[in-house]
Amino acid sequence: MIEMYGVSKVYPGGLTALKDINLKISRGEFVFIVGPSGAGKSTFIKLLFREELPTKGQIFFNGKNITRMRNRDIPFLRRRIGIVFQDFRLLPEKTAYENVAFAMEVVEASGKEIRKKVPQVLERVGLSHKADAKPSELSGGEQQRVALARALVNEPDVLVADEPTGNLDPDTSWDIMKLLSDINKRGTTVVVATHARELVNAMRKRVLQLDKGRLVRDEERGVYSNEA
Ligand SMILES: Nc1ncnc2c1ncn2[C@@H]1O[C@H](COP(=O)(O)OP(=O)(O)OP(=O)(O)O)[C@@H](O)[C@H]1O
Repeated sequence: MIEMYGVSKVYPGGLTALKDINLKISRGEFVFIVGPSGAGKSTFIKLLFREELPTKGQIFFNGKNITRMRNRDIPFLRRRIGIVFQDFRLLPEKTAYENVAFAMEVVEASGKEIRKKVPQVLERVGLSHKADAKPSELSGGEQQRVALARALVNEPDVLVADEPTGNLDPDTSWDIMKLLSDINKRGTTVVVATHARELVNAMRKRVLQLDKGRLVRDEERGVYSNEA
């Protein structure tokens, strides 16, 4: 589903954020991206949804070379990728329901589809009872559930999360990670960049470790770090 060949990213100013990354992520996988601050995790994620272009190398998504994609085709790529961030990025004046509905409005879904899908996806993230609450009336964990619902509502092929538990307490982080695991079990490919050592160690999923922009470990059923 995702393939990278010789991918490097050098930011203007000369900083090398990623260096010669080669990897494949198959449909249905659950993958953690780990590594110290500045290792290149966020850059990796930005390349996936073409927020950034690589300086070198090729990236394929569902067999399509997204580094060569025309600008007008980028919305189609982004429709196939659901994204959540550490800071939730909800629209503050809209309710939970409206935040999720908005993601369908921008892809021009019909009113009928929206009225059907939004309650379903809110139910799936366990938030039906908070549909009418605004982000300021929700806990951090609940806001992240809304963000997950928004990311899922257009049925993406892959869900990408950049530090999804970075602003949450340990218990809430667990709930969100379990939810990501459930989403994966129902068929969505999941890619999570994280610093959450305990969660990574407990879940035993594939771990890609970045260090100074290099892919230094790619391990099935891996742990956060192999160092003592
Ligand atoms: N737009 C940019 N312009 C210049 N340098 C950048 C830019 N974005 C990131 N960098 C640099 O690239 C390197 C990798 O950054 P990145 O955000 O990918 O790391 P990260 O692993 O996600 O870190 P963290 O865990 O702190 O979020 C860092 O040294 C960062 O300062």
